[in-house]
Amino acid sequence: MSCVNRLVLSNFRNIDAADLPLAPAVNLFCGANGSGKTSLLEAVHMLASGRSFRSRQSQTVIRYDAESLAVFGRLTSGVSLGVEKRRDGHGRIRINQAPAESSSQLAACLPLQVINSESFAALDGGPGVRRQLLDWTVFHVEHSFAQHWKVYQSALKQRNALLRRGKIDSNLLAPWEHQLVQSGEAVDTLRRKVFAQLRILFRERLGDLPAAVFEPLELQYRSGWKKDTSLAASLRESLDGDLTQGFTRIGPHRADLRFTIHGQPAHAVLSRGQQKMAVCALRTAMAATISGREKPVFLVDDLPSELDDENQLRFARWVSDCASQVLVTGIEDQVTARPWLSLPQPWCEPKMFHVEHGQVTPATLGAD
Ligand SMILES: Nc1ncnc2c1ncn2[C@@H]1O[C@H](COP(=O)(O)OP(=O)(O)OP(=O)(O)O)[C@@H](O)[C@H]1O
Repeated sequence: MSCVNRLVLSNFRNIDAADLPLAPAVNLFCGANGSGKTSLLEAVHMLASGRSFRSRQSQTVIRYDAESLAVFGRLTSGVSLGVEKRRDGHGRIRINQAPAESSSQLAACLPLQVINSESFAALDGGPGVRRQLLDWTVFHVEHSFAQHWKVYQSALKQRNALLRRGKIDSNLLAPWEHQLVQSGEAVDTLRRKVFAQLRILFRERLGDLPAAVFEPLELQYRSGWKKDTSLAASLRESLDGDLTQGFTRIGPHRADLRFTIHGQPAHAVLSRGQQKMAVCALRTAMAATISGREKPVFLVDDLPSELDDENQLRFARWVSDCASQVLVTGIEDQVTARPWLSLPQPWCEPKMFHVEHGQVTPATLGAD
């Protein structure tokens, strides 16, 4: 179980420098709009993935007058992570001071869950977002998944390149299709296995919510090709259409999770607050699914928005059951701290930081 016990950043958005000793359970960052609270969560996200959750271009994250940004984190596991981004687009990722090969190595050291205004996309966004959520869970539970997925994507790229040329030379297509089927079936098997567990844990959390609304909320997995047909047969069946379109229209790259209520998309039925609770149930169920191996750190941007007191408390309880640590932002100290105070130790002793114009300072709760 890892959490971040020291977070150091420089030239990260409006924060020129910060060196923060974090608490093992709850850390609260409070301050006015634009003070830099979300930037702190963004920095932890960069440490765990090599990228921001707000911007694809790291240049926008580097402090205006600086040439580079750096984030460093020491984990309770003893591992240290470092990410540096330069304005010219270059950067460095280090794990225990040694260069890392890929950002997925960061993700393996520091599993992370983010809940912010973007999280609603799990319900109302495209299938890609939901596929990523499922794959995050599978990646952390089944270590062979990453390799099968990589092989699948490379075979898919080759098949699509042949389709775009409009040639069906079966000798050319066959080796890639063979690889596609082998790796694709493996990806699907692992997804199904992990999904079964995820669905149970998701429904368990829904059981804490008003039954009239949440009892009929269904979560289903769609493999990305015709039910009860093998991937090989489905690929054969779709070849003519694939050739016309110039890409592979079926397969695990089209997998999806469906949230429905009485057959309707959940986002079309649930209120905004109910949607947020469904997303929180899903995110904490994902964390609980992997928690036999690792417990993730939760980053929660502005918990109170859309949630009443009772739901904030439910969420805090779910998090305390499955997370190693949580970093929460809020405007007001008391409101931000309230959901955590009735939980068992150590969750009921949040560490408070005040954020003001990019300056982050430890504060005492109740000493406003
Ligand atoms: N590259 C940058 N260099 C310097 N300042 C930046 C840069 N990018 C954004 N900013 C500023 O840094 C601040 C970042 O604020 P952040 O989004 O972290 O605020 P917040 O405290 O979460 O606010 P809110 O409560 O409104 O969500 C903003 O004031 C923004 O204008």
